[in-house]
Amino acid sequence: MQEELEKLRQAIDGIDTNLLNLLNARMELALQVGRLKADKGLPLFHPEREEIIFDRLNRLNPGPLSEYSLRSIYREIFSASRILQVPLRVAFLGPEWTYSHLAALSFYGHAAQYVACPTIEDVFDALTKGKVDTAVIPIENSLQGGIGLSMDLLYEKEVNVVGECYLEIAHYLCGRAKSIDDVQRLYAHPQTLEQSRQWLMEKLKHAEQHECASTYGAALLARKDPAGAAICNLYAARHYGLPILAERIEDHAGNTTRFLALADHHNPKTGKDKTSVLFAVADQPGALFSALKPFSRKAVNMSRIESRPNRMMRWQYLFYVDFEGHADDEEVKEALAELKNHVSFLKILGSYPQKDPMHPIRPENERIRGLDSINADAKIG
Ligand SMILES: O=C(O)C(=O)C[C@]1(C(=O)O)C=C[C@@H](O)C=C1
Repeated sequence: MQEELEKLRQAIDGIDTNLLNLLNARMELALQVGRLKADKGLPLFHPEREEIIFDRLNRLNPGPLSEYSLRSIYREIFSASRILQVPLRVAFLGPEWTYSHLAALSFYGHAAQYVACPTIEDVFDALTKGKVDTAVIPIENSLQGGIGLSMDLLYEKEVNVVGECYLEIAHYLCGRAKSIDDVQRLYAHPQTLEQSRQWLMEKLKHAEQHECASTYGAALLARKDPAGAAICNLYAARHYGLPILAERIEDHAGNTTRFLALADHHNPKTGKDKTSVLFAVADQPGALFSALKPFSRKAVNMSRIESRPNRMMRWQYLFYVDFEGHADDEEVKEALAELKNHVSFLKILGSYPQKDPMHPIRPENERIRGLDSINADAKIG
């Protein structure tokens, strides 16, 4: 048995040496691509190229490596090659270990410089003022709908949407109490309380609820209170050294938030893209119907439509529409040209690789740097 194990491990060592050499050869090429792009002043991050590489490998993959693992490995390979070219700076709605942070990590991997911003406005400002290369914002939740402020700022600021991702929202009750029964005070963000309401009614009716401005604030209060608990995600719980008292306390399985990556460049086509636009229509009968007709006539599949009051013009509405296809696809170009004739305002927010909402990223399955080294008990204090 020992001999067989030794032999298998030697074979693994040999493969690892090859992998290391191949990875370095790949990094050398990425460095050369980076130099070429720098000479031409081209953007560093090419999600469409990354998607094409991944799709090709996924089709070739004979297994047993899963698609999920292949994607995680390649996310980090791209991240490592980008940081060799020039470290990518990424703004997100902080603090660290929020869902926005997890979404940003899932877009750009660990080898990027992350900038935690206190508000969504600051995230946009960091990008428009050139302090970062890209920014990640939450845009909609499967239960609660569109995130109004993000939608308003997409209208007001000059940014392009360059990517989307869906992240599963999973809530954990964590704290220093010995059991749920010993929890006297519960700290949580109002949205989190709302998403776990039923579970809390059944299991934690006895605890006083304290609303906090952020999950970070909730975790800090729970850390100081031996009879307190906070609701947060698994990574925040581990990061702030809070033992888990109950797992997955959200009322609805499959609660998912969609995030967008923003930058100042446009993405070329990948063959499986989505485009986001927003427009305003005249206040007259059939105006919205006429605006949407070109999509139906050109068989362009719409995946979302949502309206928001226009903050600049009282009692006027903006319509946010997502549809399948790239702004450079012929039928999309034609639909957009027709749409222009029926709207009083049109903004093309961007085309980007389309992700499957039914297969969101599950943060529990992601390995996030530094987590394993955190000893939950050691950090309490
Ligand atoms: O093809 C490029 O433009 C590269 O910079 C190389 C590479 C890669 O590692 O394959 C790295 C970063 C880009 O986002 C896409 C691909």
